[in-house]
Amino acid sequence: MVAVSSPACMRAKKTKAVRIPVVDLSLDRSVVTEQIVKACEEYGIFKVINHGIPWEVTSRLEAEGVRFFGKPAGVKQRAGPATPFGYGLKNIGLNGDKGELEYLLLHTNPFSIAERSKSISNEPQNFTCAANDYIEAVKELASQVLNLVAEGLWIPDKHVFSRQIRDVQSDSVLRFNYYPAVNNRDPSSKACKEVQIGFGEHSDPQILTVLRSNDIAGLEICLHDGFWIPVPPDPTQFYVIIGDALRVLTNDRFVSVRHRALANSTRNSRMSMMYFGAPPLTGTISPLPQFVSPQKPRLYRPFTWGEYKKAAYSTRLGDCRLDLFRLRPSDDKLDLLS
Ligand SMILES: C=C1C[C@]23C[C@@]1(O)CC[C@H]2[C@@]12CC[C@H](O)[C@@](C)(C(=O)O1)[C@H]2[C@@H]3C(=O)O
Ligand SMILES: O=C(O)CCC(=O)C(=O)O
Ligand SMILES: [Fe+2]
Repeated sequence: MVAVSSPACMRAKKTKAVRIPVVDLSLDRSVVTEQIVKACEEYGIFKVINHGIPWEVTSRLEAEGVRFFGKPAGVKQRAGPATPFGYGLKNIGLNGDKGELEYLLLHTNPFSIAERSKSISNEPQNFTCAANDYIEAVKELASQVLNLVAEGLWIPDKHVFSRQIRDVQSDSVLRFNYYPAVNNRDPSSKACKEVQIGFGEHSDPQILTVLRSNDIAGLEICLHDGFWIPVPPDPTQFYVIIGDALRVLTNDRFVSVRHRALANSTRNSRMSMMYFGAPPLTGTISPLPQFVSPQKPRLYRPFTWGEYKKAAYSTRLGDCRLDLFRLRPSDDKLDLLS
């Protein structure tokens, strides 16, 4: 059994309206860098507009996703089970987490995409091409954002974060989540009264996530006060979510925001597409020297992305995995002496 804490949000039910930061990438660079850093410190999520990703790139992959999830159950199952890659239904990860969703989890390596596409599509070349084009586009966007982050933090090496996700060995993944519409015409039905958890509360383990969904609501974030804040859907734009790895690299200056997805829509199914930008398995995650001082001691021991991924897959979705790598004050004194 792993010793990890259970977060306050898990118990919170309250919802409140808060405006999620919006960053316009066409504005002056100094304005953009400042806005991004502030959003990463206070929210751990922001929307990017004027991102430069052609609509055609997004809509082509969306059409592939809609086509796949529209297939009969038996056909979809040929792309599964998700262990962890492939098609999954209701089971999230390997440790018994459940959610009201179907999904496709794919490694972004082009060889892996080409291989997987054979069980996903009747025209695998079309799926492969749409997925590779989308991955390239969102990787570019993620790299651009990470370079702006480095600039906003006055780090001399502007590519210190983006280099990790651009590496050919990067362990980045692409995920489609599909939340079927709820049929609750009976007002006394359970589904009508309760929030249905599509994807339970968690923080993303990677450096950063680029999320896009159709126009159905469902994503919520949880800030320190325990309130759930709905994230309005915007099919033409992207949300950037800070992951645990970037939180560690900044020694907790940035928040890796806890979030979840509800599956309560009666109007239509919700589909989201996420790119999770990760380092290579051997990539080191350790607070950068810029963020460590006698006033702000190092909060984590160095570890590799491979180690963190292993920890992620041996914990439950809602667990605070970073606890396993956090230094105690006594460790910190030892660290200063060494
Ligand atoms: C329950 C789990 C699913 C997950 C691996 C884990 O053991 C804990 C982290 C989960 C998560 C959340 C963000 C991403 O969706 C994901 C792909 C990831 O890297 O970490 C999932 C994992 C998964 O679904 O395989
Ligand atoms: O589907 C969504 O909108 C969010 C899902 C999510 O947070 C995840 O897959 O990590
Ligand atoms: Fe997530």
